[in-house]
Amino acid sequence: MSTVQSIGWSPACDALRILDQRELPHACVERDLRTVDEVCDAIRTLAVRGAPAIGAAGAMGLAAAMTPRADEARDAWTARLRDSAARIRAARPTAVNLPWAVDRVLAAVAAADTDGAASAATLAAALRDAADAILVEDRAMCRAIGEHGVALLRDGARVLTHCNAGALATCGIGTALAPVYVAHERGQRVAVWADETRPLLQGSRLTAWELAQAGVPVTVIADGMAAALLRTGTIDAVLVGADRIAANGDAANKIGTYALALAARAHGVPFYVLAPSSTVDVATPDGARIPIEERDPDEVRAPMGRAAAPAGVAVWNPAFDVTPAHLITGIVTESGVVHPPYDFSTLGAPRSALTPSGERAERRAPSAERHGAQS
Ligand SMILES: CSC[C@@H](O)[C@@H](O)C(=O)COP(=O)(O)O
Repeated sequence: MSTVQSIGWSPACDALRILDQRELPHACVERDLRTVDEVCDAIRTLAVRGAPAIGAAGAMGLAAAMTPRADEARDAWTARLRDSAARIRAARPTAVNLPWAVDRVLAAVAAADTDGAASAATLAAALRDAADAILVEDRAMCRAIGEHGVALLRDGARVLTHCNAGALATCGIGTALAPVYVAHERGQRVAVWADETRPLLQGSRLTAWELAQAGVPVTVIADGMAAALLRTGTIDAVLVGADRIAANGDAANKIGTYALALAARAHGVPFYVLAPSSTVDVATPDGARIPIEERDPDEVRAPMGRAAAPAGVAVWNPAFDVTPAHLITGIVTESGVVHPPYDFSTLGAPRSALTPSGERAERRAPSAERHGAQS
């Protein structure tokens, strides 16, 4: 089985290469990002999106942008690093993976500066290696989530999902869609229903596209149809991703997820959140403290650039909502499945690169990374 790959290094390893998700499903357009402006713009405009992918893109984009300039002194480089990291870190507010990834590569730079006099080239190399480790580890975490999550699916399972928490949203085979891909790979029958996901249609544009590419049966529904579908008894499980999971298990995800969780509970359908431990934010005690991004009203007034409401009509456009922990049947991370009441200190090795068998993920040099299909 092969799934699409959303981000990687350019062949010369001097740029972050992304598959531009604004263009899907009409066209597969790759873009190379080399500057902080380009990286921030790609994250803000959802050219690259999905919590794990924007974390990796932030770290890798920072590394690409921080290639030392000719004659750039160490102090000038470190000042530029501070400013660039702060800008990328703040490009979108809800997914904790973004500040997590930026802070992690900054810590690697600090660790490489043992005597406080390391050259810009040495520090830039440490930055690039740390960014590459996030890419490689995220791939392993997705695979581990898939291996744990597939145990929740019977042969012939029918899954409902929201937004896109697949390969396009991560560096690997996704989070919510990872068990689907693992089941498909094993020859287990599985079918997916995808909410179209207003207003930016990540479900119909992206989830349906990547599942079709992989040969997984997929049916698109408008968001308002989900409760009726659940009532028919067609769906065995709802699987969704998350942008930030608070310490008590409340989970922020694409707007509409909360309504889906309520409908799933009303109809007795299990509702799982699947995410790497880099999405768990133990410093945020509950969902009420998760910052929710509000986006341009024109995304609702004129989706895809075509008027769907009177010009200037008032709009509320939060990009995410919070599903309370009590509506979540279980949370699947790379360490396994946990159930309420949630205690993430029992996750084992959070934020590690452990595979289900406990081995460390294989590390590859940045130059070995290529953009393209992965298997
Ligand atoms: C594995 S991705 C999990 C979430 O990031 C995903 O479900 C989601 O809500 C993405 O929102 P988006 O605004 O498209 O970045």
